[in-house]
Amino acid sequence: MGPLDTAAGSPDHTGRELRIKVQHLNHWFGEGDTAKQVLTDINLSVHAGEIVILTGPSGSGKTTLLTMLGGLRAAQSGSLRVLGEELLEADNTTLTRLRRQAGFIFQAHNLLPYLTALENVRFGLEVSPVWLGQGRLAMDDCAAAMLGHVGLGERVHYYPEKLSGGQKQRVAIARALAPSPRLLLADEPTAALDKTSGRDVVDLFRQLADSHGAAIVMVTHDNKILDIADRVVNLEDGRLVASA
Ligand SMILES: Nc1ncnc2c1ncn2[C@@H]1O[C@H](COP(=O)(O)OP(=O)(O)OP(=O)(O)O)[C@@H](O)[C@H]1O
Repeated sequence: MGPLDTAAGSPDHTGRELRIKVQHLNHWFGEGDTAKQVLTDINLSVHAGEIVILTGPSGSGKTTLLTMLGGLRAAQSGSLRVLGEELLEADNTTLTRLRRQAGFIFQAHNLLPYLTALENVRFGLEVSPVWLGQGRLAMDDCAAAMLGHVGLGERVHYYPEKLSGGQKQRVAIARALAPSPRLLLADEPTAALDKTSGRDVVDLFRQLADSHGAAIVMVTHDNKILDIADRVVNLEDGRLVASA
Protein backbone atom coordinates (compact mmCIF):
# COMPACT_ATOMS: atom_id res chain seq x y z
CA MET A 1 0.00 0.00 0.00
CA GLY A 2 1.52 3.35 -1.02
CA PRO A 3 1.17 6.60 0.93
CA LEU A 4 -1.83 7.67 -1.18
CA ASP A 5 -3.70 4.48 -0.34
CA THR A 6 -4.13 5.30 3.33
CA ALA A 7 -7.46 4.17 4.72
CA ALA A 8 -9.95 6.63 6.17
CA GLY A 9 -9.46 6.84 9.93
CA SER A 10 -5.66 6.71 9.83
CA PRO A 11 -3.16 9.48 9.02
CA ASP A 12 -1.98 9.87 5.44
CA HIS A 13 1.49 11.00 4.33
CA THR A 14 0.70 14.55 5.48
CA GLY A 15 0.09 13.24 9.02
CA ARG A 16 -3.54 14.38 9.04
CA GLU A 17 -6.22 11.84 9.79
CA LEU A 18 -8.37 10.94 6.81
CA ARG A 19 -12.03 10.99 7.77
CA ILE A 20 -13.48 10.31 4.31
CA LYS A 21 -11.93 8.43 1.43
CA VAL A 22 -14.15 7.84 -1.58
CA GLN A 23 -12.74 5.85 -4.47
CA HIS A 24 -14.36 5.07 -7.81
CA LEU A 25 -17.84 5.49 -6.37
CA ASN A 26 -20.74 4.95 -8.78
CA HIS A 27 -24.42 5.13 -7.99
CA TRP A 28 -27.57 4.38 -9.94
CA PHE A 29 -31.26 4.95 -9.27
CA GLY A 30 -33.61 2.36 -10.72
CA GLU A 31 -32.73 -1.03 -12.17
CA GLY A 32 -32.19 -2.73 -15.51
CA ASP A 33 -33.05 -0.72 -18.63
CA THR A 34 -34.45 2.16 -16.58
CA ALA A 35 -31.37 2.54 -14.33
CA LYS A 36 -30.04 6.06 -14.32
CA GLN A 37 -26.46 6.71 -13.25
CA VAL A 38 -26.32 9.74 -10.92
CA LEU A 39 -22.74 9.44 -9.60
CA THR A 40 -19.83 8.44 -11.81
CA ASP A 41 -16.33 7.51 -10.65
CA ILE A 42 -16.25 9.86 -7.65
CA ASN A 43 -12.90 10.17 -5.86
CA LEU A 44 -12.73 12.43 -2.81
CA SER A 45 -10.70 12.59 0.40
CA VAL A 46 -11.51 14.79 3.38
CA HIS A 47 -9.19 15.17 6.37
CA ALA A 48 -9.86 15.97 10.01
CA GLY A 49 -10.26 19.72 10.41
CA GLU A 50 -11.12 20.28 6.77
CA ILE A 51 -14.21 22.02 5.39
CA VAL A 52 -15.15 20.94 1.87
CA ILE A 53 -17.93 22.72 0.02
CA LEU A 54 -19.78 20.79 -2.65
CA THR A 55 -21.35 22.89 -5.39
CA GLY A 56 -23.01 22.07 -8.69
CA PRO A 57 -26.24 22.51 -10.64
CA SER A 58 -29.56 21.15 -9.47
CA GLY A 59 -29.75 17.41 -10.07
CA SER A 60 -25.98 16.95 -10.31
CA GLY A 61 -25.94 14.45 -7.41
CA LYS A 62 -24.84 16.56 -4.43
CA THR A 63 -27.50 15.37 -2.00
CA THR A 64 -27.10 11.77 -3.15
CA LEU A 65 -23.37 11.91 -2.41
CA LEU A 66 -23.91 13.59 0.97
CA THR A 67 -26.45 10.99 2.10
CA MET A 68 -24.07 8.21 1.06
CA LEU A 69 -21.24 9.76 3.10
CA GLY A 70 -23.48 9.63 6.17
CA GLY A 71 -24.48 6.00 5.65
CA LEU A 72 -28.07 7.06 4.93
CA ARG A 73 -28.07 5.44 1.48
CA ALA A 74 -26.41 2.13 0.60
CA ALA A 75 -23.30 2.27 -1.58
CA GLN A 76 -23.48 0.09 -4.70
CA SER A 77 -20.06 0.17 -6.33
CA GLY A 78 -16.59 1.49 -5.53
CA SER A 79 -15.25 2.20 -2.06
CA LEU A 80 -16.56 4.59 0.55
CA ARG A 81 -14.53 4.72 3.74
CA VAL A 82 -15.90 7.05 6.41
CA LEU A 83 -14.53 7.35 9.97
CA GLY A 84 -12.55 4.19 9.38
CA GLU A 85 -15.50 2.08 8.21
CA GLU A 86 -16.01 0.69 4.71
CA LEU A 87 -19.61 1.47 3.80
CA LEU A 88 -19.82 -0.67 0.67
CA GLU A 89 -21.84 -3.71 1.75
CA ALA A 90 -21.74 -2.50 5.36
CA ASP A 91 -24.24 -4.09 7.75
CA ASN A 92 -26.79 -2.09 9.75
CA THR A 93 -24.68 -2.15 12.92
CA THR A 94 -21.81 -0.45 11.08
CA LEU A 95 -24.10 2.13 9.48
CA THR A 96 -25.76 2.91 12.82
CA ARG A 97 -22.36 3.32 14.49
CA LEU A 98 -21.35 5.78 11.79
CA ARG A 99 -24.60 7.76 11.94
CA ARG A 100 -24.25 8.19 15.70
CA GLN A 101 -20.84 9.79 15.27
CA ALA A 102 -21.89 12.17 12.51
CA GLY A 103 -23.86 15.41 12.65
CA PHE A 104 -26.51 15.92 9.95
CA ILE A 105 -28.12 19.16 8.85
CA PHE A 106 -30.62 18.56 6.08
CA GLN A 107 -33.19 20.89 4.59
CA ALA A 108 -36.18 19.19 6.17
CA HIS A 109 -35.09 19.97 9.72
CA ASN A 110 -36.65 16.83 11.20
CA LEU A 111 -37.21 18.40 14.59
CA LEU A 112 -39.41 16.36 16.88
CA PRO A 113 -42.61 18.44 17.19
CA TYR A 114 -43.46 17.37 20.74
CA LEU A 115 -40.04 18.36 22.10
CA THR A 116 -38.90 21.92 22.84
CA ALA A 117 -35.85 23.43 21.16
CA LEU A 118 -33.76 22.47 24.21
CA GLU A 119 -35.12 18.91 24.25
CA ASN A 120 -34.48 18.51 20.51
CA VAL A 121 -30.85 19.52 21.00
CA ARG A 122 -30.53 17.27 24.08
CA PHE A 123 -31.84 14.42 21.95
CA GLY A 124 -28.83 14.97 19.66
CA LEU A 125 -26.57 14.48 22.70
CA GLU A 126 -28.44 11.43 24.02
CA VAL A 127 -27.72 9.45 20.84
CA SER A 128 -24.07 10.51 20.67
CA PRO A 129 -21.54 7.89 21.89
CA VAL A 130 -19.36 10.68 23.30
CA TRP A 131 -22.15 11.71 25.70
CA LEU A 132 -22.99 8.18 26.81
CA GLY A 133 -23.57 8.08 30.56
CA GLN A 134 -23.57 11.85 31.00
CA GLY A 135 -26.22 13.33 33.25
CA ARG A 136 -29.22 15.23 32.02
CA LEU A 137 -28.12 18.51 33.63
CA ALA A 138 -24.81 18.48 31.77
CA MET A 139 -26.67 17.78 28.53
CA ASP A 140 -29.13 20.59 29.17
CA ASP A 141 -26.29 23.02 29.89
CA CYS A 142 -24.58 22.06 26.64
CA ALA A 143 -27.85 22.25 24.67
CA ALA A 144 -28.72 25.69 26.11
CA ALA A 145 -25.22 27.00 25.38
CA MET A 146 -25.38 25.77 21.80
CA LEU A 147 -28.81 27.33 21.30
CA GLY A 148 -27.28 30.56 22.61
CA HIS A 149 -24.48 30.28 20.04
CA VAL A 150 -27.03 30.12 17.21
CA GLY A 151 -28.93 33.12 18.61
CA LEU A 152 -31.84 31.23 20.20
CA GLY A 153 -30.96 31.75 23.85
CA GLU A 154 -34.37 33.35 24.41
CA ARG A 155 -36.28 30.51 22.79
CA VAL A 156 -34.91 27.36 24.39
CA HIS A 157 -38.33 26.31 25.69
CA TYR A 158 -40.25 26.97 22.47
CA TYR A 159 -41.81 24.12 20.51
CA PRO A 160 -40.94 23.94 16.80
CA GLU A 161 -44.44 25.09 15.74
CA LYS A 162 -43.78 28.42 17.50
CA LEU A 163 -40.53 29.01 15.62
CA SER A 164 -39.94 30.50 12.16
CA GLY A 165 -38.33 28.46 9.37
CA GLY A 166 -34.95 30.07 10.02
CA GLN A 167 -35.23 29.47 13.77
CA LYS A 168 -36.10 25.81 13.22
CA GLN A 169 -33.09 25.57 10.94
CA ARG A 170 -30.92 27.00 13.71
CA VAL A 171 -32.27 24.45 16.24
CA ALA A 172 -31.35 21.70 13.76
CA ILE A 173 -27.88 23.22 13.45
CA ALA A 174 -27.50 23.38 17.25
CA ARG A 175 -28.63 19.74 17.51
CA ALA A 176 -26.01 18.66 14.96
CA LEU A 177 -23.18 20.72 16.48
CA ALA A 178 -23.80 20.12 20.20
CA PRO A 179 -22.11 16.68 20.39
CA SER A 180 -19.01 18.09 18.55
CA PRO A 181 -19.22 15.36 15.89
CA ARG A 182 -16.10 14.06 14.12
CA LEU A 183 -17.98 14.43 10.86
CA LEU A 184 -20.57 17.03 9.90
CA LEU A 185 -22.69 16.75 6.76
CA ALA A 186 -24.80 19.76 5.86
CA ASP A 187 -27.16 20.31 2.92
CA GLU A 188 -27.80 24.03 2.29
CA PRO A 189 -27.49 24.85 6.02
CA THR A 190 -27.81 28.60 5.48
CA ALA A 191 -30.67 28.50 2.96
CA ALA A 192 -33.34 29.75 5.39
CA LEU A 193 -31.05 32.21 7.19
CA ASP A 194 -30.33 35.91 6.75
CA LYS A 195 -26.80 36.99 5.93
CA THR A 196 -25.68 37.60 9.54
CA SER A 197 -27.12 34.32 10.92
CA GLY A 198 -25.64 32.45 7.96
CA ARG A 199 -22.21 33.88 8.69
CA ASP A 200 -22.55 33.06 12.42
CA VAL A 201 -23.40 29.47 11.56
CA VAL A 202 -20.44 28.92 9.24
CA ASP A 203 -18.17 30.53 11.85
CA LEU A 204 -19.38 27.80 14.25
CA PHE A 205 -18.53 25.21 11.58
CA ARG A 206 -15.03 26.66 11.36
CA GLN A 207 -14.66 26.46 15.15
CA LEU A 208 -15.81 22.84 15.14
CA ALA A 209 -13.25 22.01 12.43
CA ASP A 210 -10.41 23.93 14.09
CA SER A 211 -10.97 23.05 17.74
CA HIS A 212 -12.36 19.50 17.45
CA GLY A 213 -10.84 18.42 14.14
CA ALA A 214 -14.23 17.73 12.60
CA ALA A 215 -14.34 16.96 8.88
CA ILE A 216 -17.15 18.97 7.31
CA VAL A 217 -18.81 18.48 3.94
CA MET A 218 -21.39 21.09 3.05
CA VAL A 219 -23.58 21.51 -0.02
CA THR A 220 -24.33 25.14 -0.75
CA HIS A 221 -25.29 27.57 -3.47
CA ASP A 222 -24.59 30.46 -1.11
CA ASN A 223 -21.64 32.38 -2.61
CA LYS A 224 -21.36 34.49 0.54
CA ILE A 225 -19.99 31.56 2.55
CA LEU A 226 -17.62 29.97 0.02
CA ASP A 227 -14.66 31.61 1.76
CA ILE A 228 -15.13 29.33 4.80
CA ALA A 229 -14.08 26.31 2.71
CA ASP A 230 -10.63 24.81 2.63
CA ARG A 231 -11.65 23.31 -0.70
CA VAL A 232 -14.55 23.72 -3.11
CA VAL A 233 -15.43 20.71 -5.25
CA ASN A 234 -17.88 20.88 -8.08
CA LEU A 235 -20.23 18.14 -9.24
CA GLU A 236 -21.54 18.23 -12.77
CA ASP A 237 -23.83 15.54 -14.07
CA GLY A 238 -22.60 13.14 -11.37
CA ARG A 239 -18.87 13.74 -11.94
CA LEU A 240 -16.42 15.70 -9.84
CA VAL A 241 -15.17 18.10 -12.46
CA ALA A 242 -13.26 20.74 -10.55
CA SER A 243 -11.41 21.06 -7.32
CA ALA A 244 -9.95 24.27 -5.94
N1 LIG B 1 -34.82 8.46 -4.75
C1 LIG B 1 -34.57 8.75 -6.03
N2 LIG B 1 -35.04 7.97 -7.03
C2 LIG B 1 -34.76 8.24 -8.32
N3 LIG B 1 -34.01 9.29 -8.74
C3 LIG B 1 -33.52 10.10 -7.78
C4 LIG B 1 -33.77 9.88 -6.39
N4 LIG B 1 -33.15 10.87 -5.69
C5 LIG B 1 -32.55 11.66 -6.60
N5 LIG B 1 -32.78 11.21 -7.86
C6 LIG B 1 -32.23 11.78 -9.11
O1 LIG B 1 -30.80 11.75 -8.98
C7 LIG B 1 -30.25 12.94 -9.54
C8 LIG B 1 -29.39 13.62 -8.48
O2 LIG B 1 -30.25 14.12 -7.45
P1 LIG B 1 -29.69 14.92 -6.19
O3 LIG B 1 -30.85 15.26 -5.32
O4 LIG B 1 -28.57 14.16 -5.60
O5 LIG B 1 -29.11 16.24 -6.90
P2 LIG B 1 -28.67 17.62 -6.24
O6 LIG B 1 -27.41 18.01 -6.94
O7 LIG B 1 -28.60 17.48 -4.76
O8 LIG B 1 -29.86 18.59 -6.65
P3 LIG B 1 -30.46 19.89 -5.90
O9 LIG B 1 -29.37 20.94 -5.94
O10 LIG B 1 -31.64 20.25 -6.74
O11 LIG B 1 -30.82 19.47 -4.51
C9 LIG B 1 -31.41 13.78 -10.05
O12 LIG B 1 -31.56 13.52 -11.43
C10 LIG B 1 -32.59 13.25 -9.27
O13 LIG B 1 -33.78 13.41 -10.01
